[in-house]
Amino acid sequence: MTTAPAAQGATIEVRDLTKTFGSFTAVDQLTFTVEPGRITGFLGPNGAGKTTTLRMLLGLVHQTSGTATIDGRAYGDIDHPQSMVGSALEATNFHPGRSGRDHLRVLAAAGGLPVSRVDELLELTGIPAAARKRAGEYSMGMRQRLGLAAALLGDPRVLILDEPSNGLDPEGIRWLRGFLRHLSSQGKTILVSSHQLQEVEQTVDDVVIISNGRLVREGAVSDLRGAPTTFVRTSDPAQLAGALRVADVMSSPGSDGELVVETADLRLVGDVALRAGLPVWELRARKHDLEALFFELTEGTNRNLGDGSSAPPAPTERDAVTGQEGANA
Ligand SMILES: Nc1ncnc2c1ncn2[C@@H]1O[C@H](COP(=O)(O)OP(=O)(O)OP(=O)(O)O)[C@@H](O)[C@H]1O
Repeated sequence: MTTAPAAQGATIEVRDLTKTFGSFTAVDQLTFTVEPGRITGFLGPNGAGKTTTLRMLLGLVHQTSGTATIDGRAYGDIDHPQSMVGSALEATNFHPGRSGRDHLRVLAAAGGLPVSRVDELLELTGIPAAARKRAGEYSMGMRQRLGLAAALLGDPRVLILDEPSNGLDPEGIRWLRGFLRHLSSQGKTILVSSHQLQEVEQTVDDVVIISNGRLVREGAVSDLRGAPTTFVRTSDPAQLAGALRVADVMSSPGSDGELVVETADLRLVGDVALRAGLPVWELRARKHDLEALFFELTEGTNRNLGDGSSAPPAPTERDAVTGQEGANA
């Protein structure tokens, strides 16, 4: 941002949050924290309860029980919500006949923000050329960028984005990654939902993974990846283990005679083996298969594809407190 000095982010706290629709529990005793200055991925398969959680956080849906706060307050109690939190939820609707610029102008006026902010945001989100075009003619990727521009109008401390890379091409995804990184380096709190860990793996610092409305994992992506590990196969694993220990590298016997070495440095392991006069029959780094881990954690829990017994009721009404979505202007 080129305007005021960057505001510090604010912590998002979700505590025992529950939402039921009739007898169906969409969000179940969910507890997690999102820290400022970090990008947090809010992950789970389709129907896991991500959007419902975000809608509760933004005061668009009443929770059945529990709390969801931003900087210690429920959304409805925040004094100047536009400068505290900006959001772009899925299925954000823009008036199709209104240009991108006019859409942002209306939101800026409603929020008492200077109109100069509109062109600044159009520029920042890479859609200045589309400013005069009717939003109804926007591609999905352009709509995403317009939604992001709307969310950022008030230079909020917290940014909540539902599936922001949907409809973006690879170049757009790369741009979004850099853009979010820039915003988080200013100290903003960024929460980004996705149903694919792989999609946000490179973007996020932390993850909150939910399944069936419940928390299954919370923490840094680096922790999910686990410690770096190398597998090596040789004629005398015990001798190689001893030689590695001398080089300050720990190892333990793995399956099928291989040695599991606590390093990602393949070259070091090869050099130690060479010095010990041992043949290297196989040497490979453990692949960090986050995609597999994600499936393992959330396996078979896409409730939208349920067998009928655990399927939710048809969402007849969205139970919205306000009909408004998008920038929360
Ligand atoms: N108003 C409603 N009435 C009944 N059921 C609802 C309502 N809103 C959501 N649900 C159900 O609650 C569950 C969670 O939905 P939600 O949209 O929060 O999931 P999600 O994780 O965002 O999924 P997706 O990745 O598909 O967007 C789904 O099974 C959904 O059908």
